[in-house]
This record gives sequence, C-alpha cells and structure tokens, in this order.
Amino acid sequence: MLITDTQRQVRDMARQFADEVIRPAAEALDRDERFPVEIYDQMGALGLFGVGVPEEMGGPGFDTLTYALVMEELSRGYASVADQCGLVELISTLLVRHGTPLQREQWLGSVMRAETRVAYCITEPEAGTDVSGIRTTATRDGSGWRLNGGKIWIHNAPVADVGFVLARTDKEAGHRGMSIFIVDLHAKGVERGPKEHKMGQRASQVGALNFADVMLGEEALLGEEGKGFHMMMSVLDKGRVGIASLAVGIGQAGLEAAVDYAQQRRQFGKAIVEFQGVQWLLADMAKDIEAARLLVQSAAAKIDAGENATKACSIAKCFAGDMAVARTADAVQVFGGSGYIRGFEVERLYRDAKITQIYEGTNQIQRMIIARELLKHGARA
Ligand SMILES: CC(C)(COP(=O)(O)OP(=O)(O)OC[C@H]1O[C@@H](n2cnc3c(N)ncnc32)[C@H](O)[C@@H]1OP(=O)(O)O)[C@@H](O)C(=O)NCCC(=O)NCCSC(=O)CCS(=O)O
Repeated sequence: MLITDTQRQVRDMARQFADEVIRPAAEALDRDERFPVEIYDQMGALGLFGVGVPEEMGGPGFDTLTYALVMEELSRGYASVADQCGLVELISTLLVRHGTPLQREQWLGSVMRAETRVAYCITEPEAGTDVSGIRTTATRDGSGWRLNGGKIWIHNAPVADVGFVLARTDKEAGHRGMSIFIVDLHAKGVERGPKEHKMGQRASQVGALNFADVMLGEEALLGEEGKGFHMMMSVLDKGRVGIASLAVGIGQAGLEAAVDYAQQRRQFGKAIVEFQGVQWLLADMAKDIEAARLLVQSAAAKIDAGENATKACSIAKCFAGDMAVARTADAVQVFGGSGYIRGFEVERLYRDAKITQIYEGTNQIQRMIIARELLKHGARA
C-alpha cells in the first residue's frame, strides 16, 4: 500500500527508535519482567503515545494507518512496548470521542506524556469473551457513584494511576445497562492483586483490581450512562488494528532474525540458506507477513475513510495473530536447537506472539464477528 511522506517520516522515526532503544533492551526486559519507565518517558517526549489525538486536543492528529505503521515498528523492537502504545491509544480514543472538555483537559496531556499510567478495565472472572456478563456495579450514591466488584488480567494494573472501568449501572438492562467510569486507582477501596507471571510480553504488567465501596464523583462518568458497552466495543475495532500491527511486527522481527541466521549458520559445508527447505520456510514467512500487513493497512484505511470497518478489523486481527504464531514457530525452526534456548530473540518472539490470538478478543470471537458481519451485510461488502 502506498503511504504518504508524513506517514513514512513517522514510521521511520518509530523504526529508528525501535532499532536504537527498544530492540537492544528487549531481552533483559523479558527476563526481568520490568516496566521500562525510561523508554515510555522517551516515547512520551517523541509523541509516540496518543498518535490519533487531534491537534486541537494537543495530540499529533495522525490517522489510523499511521498508528498501524507505528505499532508495527515498535513491536519489531519489542511487543510489550508496542502494547503500551496500543493501550494509551484505546484510552485516548475513548477520551477524544466521549470525554467532556474537563475530562480531556485533566487526562489527555498527562497520559500522552506518559506521566499518568492507564488501565482499560473490562475483563472479570466471569466475563472475558462475553463482555455482557460483567458483574462490577456502580450504584448512585448522593450526587456520585459507589463502585464495587473486581477485574482480572488488566494490563498495567500493578502500575496504573487511573482505570477506565466498565460497570453495570442498571442490572435489568443487559448490555444497555453498562457505563464507563474514570477511577483514581490510588483511592480508598481500590486494591491491586499480585502481578501475573506470563508466558510472553513479560514487560507488560498484568494483574487484578478490586473495588470495595469506591466513591466516585459525578464527573467520573465517561460519556452517556448506559452506553458503556457500545463505547468499549467501538474503540476495540481500532484496538484490533493495533494488535494486528503488533503481530505483524513480531513476525517481521522473526523473519529478519531468521534470514540473518540462515546466512551465517553453516552445515554440510555451506550456509543453510542455500538449502531449498530453508528458503521455502523464509519465503512462506515473508509471504504471510506481507499479506497480514496489507490486511492491517486496508482495515486502517477503512476506519480512516469512515466506513464500517468491524469485519476488516477482525479479519486483520485474526489473520495477523495466527500468522505471528505460525511464522515465529518457523523462525525457531530455522534456528534449530538454538531457537529453543532462552536469550535467542526468536524464542522470545514465539512466546510473545501467542497472546495475539487471545487478547483484544480471541481469534474464535473474531471469526464469529466476521461471520455475523457477512450475514448482516452480505459476502461482497
Ligand atoms: C462477543 C461480542 C462480539 C459481543 O457479542 P454480543 O452478542 O454480546 O453483543 P452484540 O449483540 O453483538 O452487540 C451488542 C451491542 O453492542 C453493539 N456493538 C457490538 N460490536 C460493536 C462495535 N464493534 N462497535 C460499536 N458497537 C458495537 C451492537 O451494535 C449492539 O448494539 P445495540 O444495543 O443492539 O444497539 C463482544 O462481547 C466481543 O467482542 N467480545 C470480545 C471481548 C474482548 O475483545 N475483550 C477484550 C477486552 S480488552 C483487552 O483485551 C485488552 C485491552 S488492553 O490493552 O489492556
């Protein structure tokens, strides 16, 4: 896909930052499961958080295609770092679309500068894939709200300052009885669970949040009461483009590592890249990565054109996630025994890829959404 000069410049800046700062740090971050504050400070200064925030709200105002290009490059460096960019994009998109002027003023700038750490809080023990099953409640209390319940597997929970929490405000109204609240995570009644130790993307801090009679002011409500489910879902379309780009970045890093290694590693008196079996592995990797990249960019372009992009976003997320797992497995195969050893980049990439088939909606749910859209709008839409 053709990109504009501005998109190329932003992509190249993210690429350089990934090559010089992120990729060299990735192995240690994975090993130590460390939240890289110093990298996020630099990204905040470079404008790599809140990529889509309009200029009049203090952001760079880039389109979704530019966001996708940035996410791929950051993820080529290290997926956990890209995932932080994706999380800030979800939250800032919610604020841009639904925040009051006061809420935007209070949060957008500090979130984009990485001074305030955010969490997007949907998932609960009984409500992962089926978002309509959440049990966290916010009940009216005087002029404000009283929040009770708990969330699990929340990205940034161990370090976040503020959570955007989906809660039930009308028990009888199903998915139309949910609202989003902006919650100070240092407030009385908020408890954090322990940090989870994950298979991959180990620098991303994930854990539980519990809310026991947390008192919220009227101004904590984001957007319209009762519209929380729709608001969370509508930003997930863009979120899925972000995760798909992140998956492409993981695949691309695997391909680069595999091509380098195949040229250096010698067996039977020659570099293994001279064997057709290895060439076909590399060719299949390149083919599927490029296909995923084009699906991602096409979905991003649909969002930018204001079209219904739900099917395109789910196709991109599903294809790119499956591709990343399959093709990083190929990268491990090219490395042979070395690829199975901690410290080799491809071993980490394979672990980092797996969650892209699960988070932001499992790939089974993406297939369900694709099928529903086909039935709703027809096969040619
Ligand atoms: C399974 C789901 C797709 C929803 O299925 P349901 O059958 O429960 O709901 P629907 O009938 O399809 O929809 C209800 C309602 O919502 C509207 N809707 C649905 N999708 C969208 C959309 N994309 N944009 C806007 N609005 C949407 C739909 O029109 C209906 O409206 P009415 O009320 O009829 O007017 C869904 O539950 C789903 O996607 N599940 C997966 C959950 C998921 O992705 N979880 C990930 C959480 S976030 C995360 O993983 C990490 C974030 S981070 O980085 O920390």
